[in-house]
Amino acid sequence: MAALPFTATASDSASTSSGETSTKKSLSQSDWTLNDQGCYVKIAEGKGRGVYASRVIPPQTVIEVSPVLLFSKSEYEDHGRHTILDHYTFKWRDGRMALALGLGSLFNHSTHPNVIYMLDRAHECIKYASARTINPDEELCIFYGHKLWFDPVGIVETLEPQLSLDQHDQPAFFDILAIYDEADDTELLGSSDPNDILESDALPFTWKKLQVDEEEENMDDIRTIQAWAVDIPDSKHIATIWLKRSGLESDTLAHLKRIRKKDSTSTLLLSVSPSAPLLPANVDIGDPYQVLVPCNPALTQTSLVLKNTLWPTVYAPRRKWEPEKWSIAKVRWARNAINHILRESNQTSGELPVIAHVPRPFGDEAQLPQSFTAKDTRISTAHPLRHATMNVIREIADFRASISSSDIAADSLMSASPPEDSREISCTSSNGTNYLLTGLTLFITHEPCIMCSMALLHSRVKEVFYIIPMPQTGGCSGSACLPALRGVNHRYSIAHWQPGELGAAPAHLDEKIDA
Ligand SMILES: C[S@@+](CC[C@H](N)C(=O)[O-])C[C@H]1O[C@@H](n2cnc3c(N)ncnc32)[C@H](O)[C@@H]1O
Repeated sequence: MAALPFTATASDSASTSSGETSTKKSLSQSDWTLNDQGCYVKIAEGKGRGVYASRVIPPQTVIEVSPVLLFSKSEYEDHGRHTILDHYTFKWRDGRMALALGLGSLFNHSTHPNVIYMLDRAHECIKYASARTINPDEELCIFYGHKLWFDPVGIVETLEPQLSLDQHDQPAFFDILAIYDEADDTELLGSSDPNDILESDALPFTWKKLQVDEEEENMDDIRTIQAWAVDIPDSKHIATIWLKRSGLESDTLAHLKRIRKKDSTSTLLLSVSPSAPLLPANVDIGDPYQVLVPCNPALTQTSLVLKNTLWPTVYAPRRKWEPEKWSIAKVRWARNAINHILRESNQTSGELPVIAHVPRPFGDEAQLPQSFTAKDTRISTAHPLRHATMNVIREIADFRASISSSDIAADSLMSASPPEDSREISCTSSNGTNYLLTGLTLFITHEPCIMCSMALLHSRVKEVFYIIPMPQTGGCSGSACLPALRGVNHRYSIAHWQPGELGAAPAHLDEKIDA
């Protein structure tokens, strides 16, 4: 205590916690600092003490590591919460209450924090890091959550009429925005081998079961689409490179065999394009014509027999949209994505706090060269369709469009002069890549609305993870479940990230607002 340039008495502490300035000696900026990053403490007007930077702190710099003092739940209930500690402690994840030592308890609150923090349960400490560049003499603030026990000053309250309180939260504590590190993961997941597969009840999210009656075991139930086909009198044409790469609207037709043989005629499936595909003039075949083909693979043997009468169909008893097994490494990948949207939703000044994020796919990074994140911009653009999901899909579309035109030309279904060289074929699109989100996962703070859920379906997204359900407007099980609708030609998996996994959820939206 003697080394500190001020004297803190019990009464001093009580008054500063309510925002008054009452320390005995000067706490104004001086040439001393309190930690390695050069932070110092001074009075922040109307807030009591605050932590300040004495020099530039680059983004993602660890500013402070504060050990915590832990109180059992009963000890805290019986004693702590009746004292000044109630202004400083917060919920540790196992129900205990924690007091950060060092500078950790002196960061004031802001809705636009420049500091984020991570709970390190293994080492019983909290790490504080800069969220962006912090300038000399700038106050360092964290985000306490949405339920404050004091009147905040210095807060630019942005348009947040959509905020509502989470009734499950306890008032008067920091609603910590927990960002877990690996040690935490290991403890949570009970294993350190990243390849271990987790049981479904050990996952930090729950899959929504799609209520789909998909058996299609009566001819009347089989859903069909019109596709273009062409009869090939001479089977040698089938071997030509050009015909091999035709009919590549593959995600729509991938569940069907390419060739149907009936009597002596072979028929080649081409596409589901609105107009007849162009056939090369130099190949001696007839005109394309339309046939009705099944929309989906056969899930049962009965359905297979029926569907084969229309067109030879793939037998795929496992539903395509059923979730896969998840390893610890994959859960870490997902948790990183969740942490990312949580952080970003904290920085949505003036916009609805909805963030959508499509990371590079786990184990198949080559499929997407970078990840994409978008926020909701309907307030700033005064455009009602600029939802976060629509924005992220659009970003990916723009990115794909920016890929070299030669690749696109190579991918076109019916090029006027088909390549004869197999090296050219190697750069054509692989199965399903004509769609924007094939094989990709969307992480989003709030359950997407019906419009966005449909856009995700059209984009052929693989799975959607959301944190906050939107029971009145959600299209992923809230008010409707788009991928479970009869008649849609794609389904995706839906998972709800368990709120208990998070120290704090992102800001709630009014349930009537589309996310
Ligand atoms: C964890 S303490 C932060 C350090 C505190 N300022 C001090 O001097 O000890 C939390 C208290 O700081 C004050 N505080 C934090 N952020 C504030 C803000 N934006 N506006 C007003 N008071 C704030 C409140 O009195 C709150 O109870």
